[in-house]
Amino acid sequence: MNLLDIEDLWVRFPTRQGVFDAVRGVSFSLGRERLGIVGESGSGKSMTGRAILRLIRKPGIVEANHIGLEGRDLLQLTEREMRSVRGKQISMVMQDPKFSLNPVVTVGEQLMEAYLQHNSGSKSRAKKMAIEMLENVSIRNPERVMRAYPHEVSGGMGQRIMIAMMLIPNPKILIADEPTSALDVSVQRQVLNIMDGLVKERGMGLIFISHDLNLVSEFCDRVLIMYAGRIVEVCEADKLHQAQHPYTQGLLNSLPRLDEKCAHLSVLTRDPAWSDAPSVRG
Ligand SMILES: Nc1ncnc2c1ncn2[C@@H]1O[C@H](COP(=O)(O)OP(=O)(O)OP(=O)(O)O)[C@@H](O)[C@H]1O
Repeated sequence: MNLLDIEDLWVRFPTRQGVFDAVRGVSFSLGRERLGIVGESGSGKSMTGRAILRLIRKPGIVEANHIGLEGRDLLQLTEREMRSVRGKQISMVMQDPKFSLNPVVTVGEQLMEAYLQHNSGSKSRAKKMAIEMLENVSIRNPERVMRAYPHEVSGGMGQRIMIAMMLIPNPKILIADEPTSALDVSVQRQVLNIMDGLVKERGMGLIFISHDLNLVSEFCDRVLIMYAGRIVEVCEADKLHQAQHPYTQGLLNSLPRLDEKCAHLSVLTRDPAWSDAPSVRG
């Protein structure tokens, strides 16, 4: 059984010029796999992730036939029921940790709270889990970081703390929105390994949102390519080089290659027909 089934998802924003559709009829399923969503800025990747958790701010509107989490339709849940889904069942790591950590509460208290909110257990158990998770995301001095306030840690460390916090409740699904963009390459690798381990060992489903096609093709099992709010192509990650859609081909051609001398990168030309074609099922 799939962990998540999304049927005909739309995210709409009323504007003065009329309604803007940021996500247009997207359908896909997620198993116990690493599913990448790639596309350029504004293609609707983040809105798709946020809509699953019903985190689109007003006046934005989310519509779908079905957002099924192991058979339960998330669109039918009350806001209270939805709060118990967020974190425990589905967690999301956002692009910028500054907006997700509470500035007036220490890192340690926030991590312990993330554990205690979804698990019964003592404070000392919560502390132990928090320290263990910080170590897992390669934070060398976890005891000291536990006592720090969010503004006292660097951007890269903030991102790792966020990832630790999202993984503490042991969610079934993790939606990671550009989770490693602020990290240097070696830490990026470590964080990807942690997420990889969770998919393989605990059977977690991962939605990995990124504009970095190279990274996604290396790290994910399957890739959805989004353009103008729609899925234009779905590929097995190791078969991306066989992609059929001209947009995917254009993205691949515009990647810099280390093994070839290249005077300039090709520029991606777009066909207006790409925006009108119906969304492909992922
Ligand atoms: N409140 C809003 N009102 C109107 N349009 C919005 C609003 N919020 C987002 N959008 C639009 O929705 C579209 C999709 O945004 P989204 O953040 O999903 O893109 P993205 O593919 O994740 O890009 P990025 O990689 O830059 O985050 C964008 O064109 C954006 O301008």
